Amino acid sequence: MTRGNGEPAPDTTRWSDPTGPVVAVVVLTAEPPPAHRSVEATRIGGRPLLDRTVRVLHAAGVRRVLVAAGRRSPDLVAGLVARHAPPAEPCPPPAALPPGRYLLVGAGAIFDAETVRDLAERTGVRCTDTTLAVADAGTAREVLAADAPDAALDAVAGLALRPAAGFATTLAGDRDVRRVHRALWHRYGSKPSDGLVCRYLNRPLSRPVTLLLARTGVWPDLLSGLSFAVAVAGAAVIGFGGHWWTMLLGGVLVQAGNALDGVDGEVARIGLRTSRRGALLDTILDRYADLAIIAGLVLAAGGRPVDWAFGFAAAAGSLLVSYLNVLVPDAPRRLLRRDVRLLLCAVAAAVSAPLAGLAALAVLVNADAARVFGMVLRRAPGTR
Ligand SMILES: Nc1ccn([C@@H]2O[C@H](COP(=O)(O)OP(=O)(O)OP(=O)(O)O)[C@@H](O)[C@H]2O)c(=O)n1
Ligand SMILES: O=P([O-])([O-])O[C@@H]1[C@@H](O)[C@H](O)[C@@H](O)[C@H](O)[C@@H]1O
Repeated sequence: MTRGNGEPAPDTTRWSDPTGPVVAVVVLTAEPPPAHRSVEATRIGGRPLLDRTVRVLHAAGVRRVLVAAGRRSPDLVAGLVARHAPPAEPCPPPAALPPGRYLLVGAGAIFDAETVRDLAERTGVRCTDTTLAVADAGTAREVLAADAPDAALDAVAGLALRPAAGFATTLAGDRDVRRVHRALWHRYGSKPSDGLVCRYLNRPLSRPVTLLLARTGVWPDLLSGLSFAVAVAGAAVIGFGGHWWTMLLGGVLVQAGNALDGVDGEVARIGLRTSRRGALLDTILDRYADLAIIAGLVLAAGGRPVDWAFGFAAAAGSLLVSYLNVLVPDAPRRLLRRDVRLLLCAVAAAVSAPLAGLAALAVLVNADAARVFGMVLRRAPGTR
């Protein structure tokens, strides 16, 4: 998994140490108190926690994942492991664990692959934050044979994680799910590439929606469609409304679509559901919505040739800026990303100044495209 964006990294690094490959053992908690859900029945990002744990361990390069349930029913483990796409197996009886190094993982541990890799680099180091511990077979046997293996694991975990070591926390019970989702949002909600409008306006607006939806396991592609629908509804209200208040409403809808544009990615990253197909769908729908909003402003301005001329320039420049963002991802100060462009359109609609908005957008996006093109031309030959 890559820091910051939550996407699984290609499974190229296999985690091993000089004594051989490390086997991870997920240690299920003791029987939960009556009226409480067991940790393994909890869903994080809409995905069963155990399923998430197994996926992250595999993404980190751990070859074998065993699930141990202490004195609880072996059928429970058999049922839990049977469902896993990245495979997990029931743990053999503690006495039968062969020599080697074991990564002991508390069932309530929520972490990313980077945390596991960091632990791997520092083999022998334990961490309390996530009840993850690297142990030899003797310690692993003792933990698994204990009456309450989760408490025994807590006792062997000793040192705290370094802050740079990836995401790690522990679900302290079934009432703790909200805190964990908030922590996951802080880790994976925003992206390093976020612009100012995205960071300080859109993400704070999308955060509560994401926290509400992430737990449901809703399909991120559906959320891409929702943000598209809201933006296009805004475009239609702007284009066909004909009153100052419809312009205001249209502006609000466009900005709502702008903020909702982040929800699909946030939900996908929190639930480990990012996909290339989703990223492509998001981009394609955004381009159609951008064009619809510009067409709405052209109609609102009166649809004269001058309105269409500025609309055409704004549309071409907007598409060009998005395209150049992909072609020249290292261009500094990407000021006119979609978050800024849509805010400009939303404000122009809200104050009933569609032509001024189109003209400003046309000048700004084309100037920005020219800036990036000029930057590439000035680069040394061979580095373009
Ligand atoms: N249906 C979707 C929508 C998004 N994503 C993921 O989320 C990312 C977009 O995240 P988001 O927070 O929406 O960022 P944006 O503001 O849309 O901008 P950008 O992709 O340029 O960072 C995509 O690249 C993709 O990895 C996804 O998997 N499935
Ligand atoms: O900001 P920009 O580069 O023009 O356009 C962006 C796309 O390239 C990106 O794929 C998508 O996820 C963003 O929501 C935004 O639409």
